[in-house]
Amino acid sequence: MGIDGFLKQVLEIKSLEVSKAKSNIPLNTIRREAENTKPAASFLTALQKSSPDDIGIIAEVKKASPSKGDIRPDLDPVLYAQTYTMAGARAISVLTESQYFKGSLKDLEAVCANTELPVLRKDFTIGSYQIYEAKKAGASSILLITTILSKDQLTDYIHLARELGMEPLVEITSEKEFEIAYDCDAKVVDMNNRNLQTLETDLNVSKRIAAIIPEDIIPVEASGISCFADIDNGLSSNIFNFLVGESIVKAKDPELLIKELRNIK
Ligand SMILES: O=C(O)c1ccccc1NCC(=O)[C@H](O)[C@H](O)COP(=O)(O)O
Repeated sequence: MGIDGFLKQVLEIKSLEVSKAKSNIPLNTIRREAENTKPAASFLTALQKSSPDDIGIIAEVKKASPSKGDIRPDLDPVLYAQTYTMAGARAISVLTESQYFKGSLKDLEAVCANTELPVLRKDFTIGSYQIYEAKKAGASSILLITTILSKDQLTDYIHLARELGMEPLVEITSEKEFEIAYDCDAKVVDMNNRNLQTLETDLNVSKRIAAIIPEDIIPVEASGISCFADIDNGLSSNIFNFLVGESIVKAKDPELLIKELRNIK
């Protein structure tokens, strides 16, 4: 499937944003700063702990989205991160894309500075510059989307992230993309239930892909999860880590919802 519609637009905007960022802080400078940033909590170790008795929730700081528009545009990322930490989330995901998700690198830096949990930079990564930015901000992981990268890019970015001490989360939307991610040396894959072209979610996507995931890979189910029944459905496919955004951010009591998703009575 080619890249068009929403993805095409977001990648054009991203490319301009990265060029602008490079003209403020050159690549060599940000690389040196990233290399001098102290190690953050391990994303891989955190996710490896998860099991049916200790469900891993990666709780997302999500102000808005292309599919839903504004969700909570004024949310305080640090307050939410503190709530997620208290609720026993396994990790925190912070959207840094500004145009459609109203996120920023500032949100990422603020969250990283205020939690002991591993933090994922969720964005449309198109080059090494953004990987250095994430490390400099204190992140433990970055999102790499198989659909938008060549095999060479995916391999290079996975290894660069690892060299910087971050285990990347590699997003896939089909069995074919899983084979690509596996060949490129991914260890943690995010099976996205949301179709990036139509923006529709279907929880069967993860169930289907999970059937071919070998034991040496950690699968994460992402998108469209709103209650324990959705989690239970994933558990039956040997998925123990779940990335949840909108339903937590919109919940009256995000701490309670995270505990419900973790099946904590
Ligand atoms: O959320 C969207 O509408 C979206 C559209 C296109 C690309 C990515 C998108 N979201 C980023 C995410 O990966 C989700 O925020 C994450 O999986 C959580 O999903 P949800 O629990 O459904 O908010």
